Amino acid sequence: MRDIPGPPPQADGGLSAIATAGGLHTYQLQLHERYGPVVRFQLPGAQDAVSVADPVLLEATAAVNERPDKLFEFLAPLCEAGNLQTLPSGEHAPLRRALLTALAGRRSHEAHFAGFTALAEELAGRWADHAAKGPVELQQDLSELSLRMICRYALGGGVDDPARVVSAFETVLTGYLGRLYEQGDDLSRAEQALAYLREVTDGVLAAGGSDLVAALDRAELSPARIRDTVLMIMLAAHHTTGVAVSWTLHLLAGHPAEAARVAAELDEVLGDRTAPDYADLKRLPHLEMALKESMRLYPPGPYGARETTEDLTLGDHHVPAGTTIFYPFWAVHLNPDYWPDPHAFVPARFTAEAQAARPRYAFVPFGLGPRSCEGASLAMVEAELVLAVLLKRFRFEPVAGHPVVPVERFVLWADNDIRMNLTDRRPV
Ligand code: HEM
Repeated sequence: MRDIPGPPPQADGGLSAIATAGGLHTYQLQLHERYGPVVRFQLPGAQDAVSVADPVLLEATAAVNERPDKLFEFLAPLCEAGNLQTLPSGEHAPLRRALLTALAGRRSHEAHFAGFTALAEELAGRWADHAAKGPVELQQDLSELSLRMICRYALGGGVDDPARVVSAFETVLTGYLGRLYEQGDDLSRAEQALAYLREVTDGVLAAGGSDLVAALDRAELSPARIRDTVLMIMLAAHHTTGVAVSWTLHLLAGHPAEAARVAAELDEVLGDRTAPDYADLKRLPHLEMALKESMRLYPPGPYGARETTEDLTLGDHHVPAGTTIFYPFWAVHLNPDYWPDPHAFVPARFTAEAQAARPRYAFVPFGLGPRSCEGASLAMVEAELVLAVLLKRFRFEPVAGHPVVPVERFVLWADNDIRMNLTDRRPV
């Protein structure tokens, strides 16, 4: 470990270094620029973490199947039967299998596609009514839409007040995450919000008829673990997908030539239709490339972490068992060795040929290995559908004077949301 380069340890556990850099991401970029692709550094919850920003070196970590307890402790209060993020691999494996059965089946995506489309069109209708009155707020509305979708898709029920649920998750995460960063210790708002989320979860469970709950039952998970999983899926599915779509709309609005390419593709494939069929998604490569390029530049989940259970070799470095491996997904996406002019928005980086020419883990918006995102394929279907419906119908124009500033709050939000003025693309 001592041979791994990194800054000298600080008495405050690295907090001030992160703050001075302007946040964890900027700190990561600075560390890797200065010390190379493998860096030892301090992080709240991990005194001696090793960050790996090279996709080829990431290969050596891809089989690691444990997460460090301390780093994810802030999520423990959300679970009643053991923190789902840090379950030992033996307990995690049956849960992962059940989740993939319910979330990753193509047939199931196809079967729910009409329901997803109805929800996306309902939002488009509301935005059309609102457009004359002023700008819309993308992240708020799109996170609510994703929440509605996951509740109908996997959880068997609707959700009465999605705005309140989205805001309750926000309060819970900022409350408990703040504790990790020693900011504020009054958890009463977070506790109240969590109590409300548990009520909503119980309501969703009582509605019954959920493919996901059926799969969790078949895996013989305890009732408490099933409840925890439903809550965690509501959390994991809504704001991630909501911000992925929002960042894509933001980037396309700032790149009119790319937006025109996507709009022309939609006009050609959809004709007069307002939404794609499931099979149409394959015929929208420019839309998919724009989404991937947006998740490269603004990965909704910018970090991950693992704990090694055996010694590892990372390039020239020896990493002993028990080490926290930090995954700076965002910095990996900006690694100039694999992404020339890394900050530029260039969807053509994701043609099939260009993707095949890059190492597998150069693009990791859903993480990697046995703890990667179980909702990845579902998220792609949802995001592409929503983008297709919205970009077929509207032209998006950023609100002048409203800055769009990324802020790391569990997922990668834009501070104060992303505001857009909409105009109808359809002929009147
Ligand atoms: C664009 C949307 C999404 C993005 C970018 C995203 C990203 C991620 C990332 C980066 C992780 C951590 C992976 C790692 O540690 O290697 C993760 C975990 C997870 N995600 Fe997603 N996610 C998205 C949507 C969803 C959806 C729709 C669901 C469920 C329906 C979901 C369920 C989960 C679950 C359950 C985990 C925990 C994985 C585990 O510990 O086994 N995610 N996601």
